[in-house]
Amino acid sequence: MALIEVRDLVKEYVLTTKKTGLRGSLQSLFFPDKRRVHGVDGISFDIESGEIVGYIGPNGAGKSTTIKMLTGILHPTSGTIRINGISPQKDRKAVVSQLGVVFGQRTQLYWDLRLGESFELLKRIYRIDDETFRMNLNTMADVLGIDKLVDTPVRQLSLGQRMKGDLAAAVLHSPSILFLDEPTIGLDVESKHAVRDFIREINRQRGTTVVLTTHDLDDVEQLCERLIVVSGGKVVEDGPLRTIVGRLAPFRVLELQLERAAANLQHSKAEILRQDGLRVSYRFDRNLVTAAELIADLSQRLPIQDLKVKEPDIEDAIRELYRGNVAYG
Ligand SMILES: Nc1ncnc2c1ncn2[C@@H]1O[C@H](COP(=O)(O)OP(=O)(O)OP(=O)(O)O)[C@@H](O)[C@H]1O
Repeated sequence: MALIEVRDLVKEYVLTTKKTGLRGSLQSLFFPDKRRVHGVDGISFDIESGEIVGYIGPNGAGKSTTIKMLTGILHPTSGTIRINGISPQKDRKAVVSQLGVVFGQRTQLYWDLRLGESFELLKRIYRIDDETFRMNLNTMADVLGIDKLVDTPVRQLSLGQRMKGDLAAAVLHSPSILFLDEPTIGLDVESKHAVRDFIREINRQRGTTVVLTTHDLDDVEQLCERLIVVSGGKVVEDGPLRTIVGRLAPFRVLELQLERAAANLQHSKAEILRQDGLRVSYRFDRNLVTAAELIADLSQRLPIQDLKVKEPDIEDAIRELYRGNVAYG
């Protein structure tokens, strides 16, 4: 049994469109114009304990809707969810005790309290025992430097400090799963690093499973071995990050620095992207020729001084996916 099991999950939203004018308003009152929108349209996946999974997709893909159903905030129209074998809809309390949730756009801290007082309040709400609480605060002092912030009122924290506070608050009850929705949104480079270090550490030290929703592709590249990509309420990709990127963006670039000008720069299996004096870049499909073959061929006739091979660009691959330029079988 996987830690998180999602089967054929559907969420329909019912939208009521209002007509204009007095006559329209009256009509809408008695005969509302209802339209159904699929927020999530038949999603299935399994997540194993200890994974860090990027749950990504373009705006309106259905990411937040899924996370809200997984955390028991929303009821699915149909389909099933099991978290450690338990349905969040049937036994929300049992599931919530195993989850930590952070929504980057909102905070669960209390504006009028100091950060440390906010933690104390959460301790009581979640009934966290003294030892677990102390142990977790100590860990968060090491990983996030939270000890320096506990005396500051939450409203005075910078965005980056507040996010550190939110992350610490989310793990005070030692959850086995963390749902993070845009945890790096709006943060400066240093705070983004701190958030990413935290995610790596909590996963490494405690085996916490992390489901990460983000539009920041650096988050994806640095943290996620596996991606679940959703679009239009459906899963369009599910697999290792490198496999997905390799398949969608098979092109690599070989950059050569030549010692002196050479006559025949062409290669039958590579395209010359740029030539700038003694620098030449080739684009090649790694399914047609390997970097080693290309270098071996070219070095027979070109005076190569230095070279660099650039890996496929994750951003290109993800952009293609979001644009819907990829056909799904
Ligand atoms: N409360 C709601 N009422 C009606 N429609 C909704 C509601 N919430 C979401 N939707 C619709 O459901 C679809 C999925 O929205 P959702 O917020 O889950 O997407 P998302 O992938 O999280 O997007 P974003 O990256 O912009 O946060 C969208 O078409 C959205 O307009």
